[in-house]
Formats: sequence, C-alpha cells, structure tokens
Amino acid sequence: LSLSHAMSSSRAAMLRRLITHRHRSIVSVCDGIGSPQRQLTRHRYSNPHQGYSNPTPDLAGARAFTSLLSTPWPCRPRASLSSLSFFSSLAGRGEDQEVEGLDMDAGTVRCAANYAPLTPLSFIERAAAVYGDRPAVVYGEARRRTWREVRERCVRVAAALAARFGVARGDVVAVLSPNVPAMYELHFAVPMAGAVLCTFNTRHDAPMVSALLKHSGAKVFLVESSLLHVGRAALKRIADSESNAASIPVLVTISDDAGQDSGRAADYDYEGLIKSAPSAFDIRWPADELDPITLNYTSGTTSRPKGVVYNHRGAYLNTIGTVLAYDITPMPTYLWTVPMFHCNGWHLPWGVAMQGGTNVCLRHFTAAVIFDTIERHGVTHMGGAPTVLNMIVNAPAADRRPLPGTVRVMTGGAPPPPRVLAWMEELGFAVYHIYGLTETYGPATVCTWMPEWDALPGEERARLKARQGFQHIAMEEADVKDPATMESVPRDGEAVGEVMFRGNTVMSGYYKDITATKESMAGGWLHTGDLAVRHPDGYIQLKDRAKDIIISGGENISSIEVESVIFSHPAVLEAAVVARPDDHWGETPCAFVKLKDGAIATEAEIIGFCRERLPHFMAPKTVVFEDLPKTSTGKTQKFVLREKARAMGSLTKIVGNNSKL
Ligand SMILES: Nc1ncnc2c1ncn2[C@@H]1O[C@H](COP(=O)(O)OP(=O)(O)OP(=O)(O)O)[C@@H](O)[C@H]1O
Repeated sequence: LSLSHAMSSSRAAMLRRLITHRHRSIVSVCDGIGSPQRQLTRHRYSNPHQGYSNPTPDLAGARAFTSLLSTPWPCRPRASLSSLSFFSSLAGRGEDQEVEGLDMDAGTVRCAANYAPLTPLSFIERAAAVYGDRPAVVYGEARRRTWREVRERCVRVAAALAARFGVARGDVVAVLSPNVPAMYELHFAVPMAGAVLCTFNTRHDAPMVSALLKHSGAKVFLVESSLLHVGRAALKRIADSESNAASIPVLVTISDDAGQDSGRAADYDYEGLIKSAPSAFDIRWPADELDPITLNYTSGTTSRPKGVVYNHRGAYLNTIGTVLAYDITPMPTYLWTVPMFHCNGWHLPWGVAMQGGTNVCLRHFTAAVIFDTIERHGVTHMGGAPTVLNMIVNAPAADRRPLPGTVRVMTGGAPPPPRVLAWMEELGFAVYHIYGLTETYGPATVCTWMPEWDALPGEERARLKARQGFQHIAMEEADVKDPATMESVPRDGEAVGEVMFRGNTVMSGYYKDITATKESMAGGWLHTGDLAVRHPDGYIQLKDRAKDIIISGGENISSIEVESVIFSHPAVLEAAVVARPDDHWGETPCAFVKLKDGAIATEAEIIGFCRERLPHFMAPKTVVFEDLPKTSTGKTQKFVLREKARAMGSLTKIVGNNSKL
C-alpha cells in the first residue's frame, strides 16, 4: 500500500483499513521514482538502497491516487508494459515491510515473514546457494560455468543494462539468438533489471523482426553474431522510418568469443558489458507478482504473431507445473533442443535452475549431434516438437548411439503422431506428451501416464500417449466446451468442443490489444481455437485447430487423425492434411506428403493405405508429394498448403442436374 505524504497519518491509516477491508489484500500502488507519479510515494515501505527521499506533496498525484483507489482492483489501468512500473515497489523483497493485518479479528497478517511475490528469479538464488560449485551451463568443448558463476554473470548483465542503457522497470529488452549460454542467462538477467524479456524467433526475417521490435518498444536489442545481418537490417528499417532516434533500440552483439566493449553506441558486446558492469547492483525483485516478466510472440501458424505477456507469478507456477509433469528430479542434465525463444523454452531455463541441473546448450543440432551429446554429457532430459522426434527416429543407423540411461523427452507444440511416439520408445526414450499455447505459458496439459498402461501393446500405448490429457498441476482447469453455450461436452470421446483453460498460468493478455485480450478470455475461460473430445476417463484429445478441420459432405474430418495414419506408412517422413474445396462435398481431404530419402510411394498407394485404416470419407482424395513449409517452432504452415489446395480447384465437377464427375 502506498499513500501520499500529503495525507495525514490518521487519514492514511483510515484509507489503509478501508482498502484492506474492501479487498482483503494489500494493494501495492506505485513506486514514485522515475515515473510521472513521483509524488505518490511508498508510505510503509522504505528501501535504504534506493536513496529514497521525501517528495513534495502534489495535487495531481493525490488525484491520481484517489482515482486508483476508486478503480476496482482487478481493473486498474495497465496500458503498457512500461506503465506497469508505475505499480512497482521500491522495496527489495519487503524485508523492512511492516506487518499488515489481513484479518485483524482472525489474527492473520501479510508481511515479509509470510509473503514474497512469486518469481522464478528465486530459483537461481537458491541454485547458486545449494549447487554453487556444480555445473550450470555447458557449451561446446570449453565452456563450463557453475551456478555461482552464472548467477554472478546474470547480476552483472542486469547491472549493465540498468547503468549503461538506463533500462528501468517495465522496459522491454529484446533478444534474437539460438540456444547459446547468453540466451540462457538473459532469462534471469533481464528480469533482474526489472525489465521484460522479449525473445524473437530465429527464423524471422528482417521485416518481421523490425515489426516486432517496433511493436514491443524494445529499448535494447541483443543479437547473436550468426544473426547479426538480420538484426542490423531490422534496425536499419526502423531507422529509415523513424525520425526519433531515441525509439531505435541499442544493439548489443552476443558472440562466442569474449569480446571487448568498444563503447560505440551501435557496437556493444555482451561479454564486454559483463566485464565493465558496476560491481554493486541490487536485484529488482518484482513488487507485484503480476508484474510482467516476458513478452512472447506466438508462432504465427494461423495469423501474424501476437504478443503475449507473462507475469512473474505465472512463470513461477508454470515452471513448477512443468518440472513436476516432466519428472525433473534434482540435478538433471538438460539438452537444449527446444528453442528458448518458444514460450521461454517451455519454462525450462527457470526449471533447470529450480532443480540445480546442467544446461547443455547447442547452437544448432542434427540427429547425430543429439545422439553424440546425450552420450558425452549423460543427458537425462530433453525436449522437442514432434519434428525433432521424427528426426531422431529417422536418423541413419550410423548416426545413432546407444542411450547411456533413460532419456526423458518432453514433446508438444504440434500433434505427435502415435507411430513416432512408438518408435521413440522402441529406441529407449521415455516420452512425455504435453500440450499448450503461447497464451498458457507453453505447457498446460500433460498426458499423465498410468502404470497399468505399461502392459498394453506398443501401438495401444502410443495411441493413449498421443492424447493431450489433463491440465498440469499449476493450471486450475482445462475443459472442452461448446463455445456457444459454454457447457462442457459429454465425456464420450465423440462430442467435439473447444479446449478452454482457466487458472494462474493463463497469460496476462495480448500486448497493446485489449480487444483481443478480452475476446480470448470471454466467459472467464481462455478460448484456444483447438477442437477436441473428452474420453470417458477424462483425458482430452485434440482433433484439430478450428481453422484446420475439414468438413466433407457435412461430416467433420480431423486432419490430425488422417495425418496419424499417413505417418504410419513406412515410406512417409512427414504429412499434413488440409481441406480442398469441392463443388459436391464442400471440402475433401488433400494430403501433402514428404517421403523418406530414397523411398517411393504413389498417390493411389497412400489413398489405399488410408482407406484400409479409416472410414472412406476420411481418406485423402488428393495426395501431393513435396516438402512441407514450417514455422521455426516446427509446425506445418497449413495456411500455405490450404492456399495450394484452394488453387487446385474442385475435384468433383458438377455437370448439371447435380450429377457429378
Ligand atoms: N501436444 C500438442 N498436440 C496438438 N497440438 C498442439 C500440441 N501442442 C501445441 N499444439 C498446437 O499449437 C498451438 C499453440 O501454438 P503457439 O502458441 O506456438 O502458436 P501458434 O498458435 O502456432 O501461432 P499463431 O497463434 O500465431 O497462429 C495450439 O493451439 C495447438 O493447436
């Protein structure tokens, strides 16, 4: 609770009682430093490290404060990420916070002893204390740093961001980088500076990167050396279109070799910044656990990428949920094959710190590199979209190595074909299937495995594992609902509805798009746009994205089901099925198929294979053999294929009196 110094202490005390009574919580209002609301100051917190001094009372401040109080708590205005700093605390972690009554009659309080805003930053503090001398990051032959060293580097990066570039609470710091150690460190360093980390997809081109830089309002832009050409071209586009030089982010290069800071504005170097950082810096802990921690853009599979805001509380909870869902016990060795730019690496930069594990970083990988690295470092956990699993199971025998022990693999991001899951298990991997969206901090459900299923035949096990399952421990609820009535669909494995979520690991919102935010959460549930059924045992199974479902002769066809069958054909490497417009049927399934190297299959053969295994109306009527266009998160860009199928025109020709050809 912050109160204006303009008020008498008795009025302040009265207001405090009122607020506590009305909201049953203590409201942290604003920090008053470095913001236009300077006059609104923290009355009951003080922080000796921040050089706080009594400001002059000011009417505008008092008015702003009054209007804040009259605004219901959940609706306080939060217009932009930087304006969130308005609500931030001066205090460190509230050590000098006075005791506040939560319910005086019941004798309960909220104070530093029993409350700290949840944040994944606390994981690295603990890791440095508990696992200080153990390896935290391994990269290439030479790079190996302990948890104490990594934590120290993160604090120095935070100090440099604040001191060199004036990064303040709520500012956005953008990064374009593969999974190198700096990318890992920035997941802690940027929030330690009180700022918001925004990671870009490494396959984006300069126009897209410049659009996202502008949209995010990033103040600093860190670019790994192999992507500098994209980063520089993006900045040039902004410079060409902007008259205000201050709105062009500062470029910092991340390179493998410890470089020197040349001091030239456009030429900062990550390692140089660490070397020249001020030695003392107080981590800017979030004042409010709902303060933003990261800004993630969606994969752009169905439309242009949308900016999704995560908060500290959600990130903390989702990390715990994911670590538990994925059986990450203390001191794992985690291989970084999931891009950290995708939903913050499914929250495992924070998750590996939580369990004091070793992060094996990789810039690029092939199946051979994966097998080699697993063997060399004794990898216990890794993750990947189904395309990565596909790469592993199709690796030539010469590239494979025996696994040193059980390697747990978390897969998600797209529907995993049951056949691929079965092959992975045959190779000795233990696969965990998760499902979620950028809007749910990545992982939101897990196909919880029941021990009695171990005894089932391989194909049946894979079929069960391909289901998306239940919400993980940190998500309150996942359901399949009819979006018109918001009623849950019956648990019969047949009625199709939309997957919806509610809970603490649903995004804060779409950045700068309150209309889209409200729409996405209409009725108190996050609407996913994914269509699914619920089986009698409660497990959710995705059938399609709403945009991908094929409607043929009035029957719904799940493209995922047809793809699963095509995938099980021995000659097929990848498959995607989309709707082809049809004058008679409305739509018919059209399959795009990539064959394995050297394999041969004809259109008639693929269609026949499907007709033997599926109701005939579900079998593709057209098969096209070609490479599939992908997003950088490994998803097939079905909108591109749909366009191609549309261009083919109708397969059935109506020749009059409704007779067809
Ligand atoms: N395990 C899974 N099984 C099936 N589909 C999945 C799974 N995990 C994720 N998905 C799909 O990925 C979607 C979430 O993807 P993400 O948030 O990365 O961006 P996107 O939805 O692909 O991009 P955009 O929203 O920009 O079109 C889900 O809505 C779902 O359709």
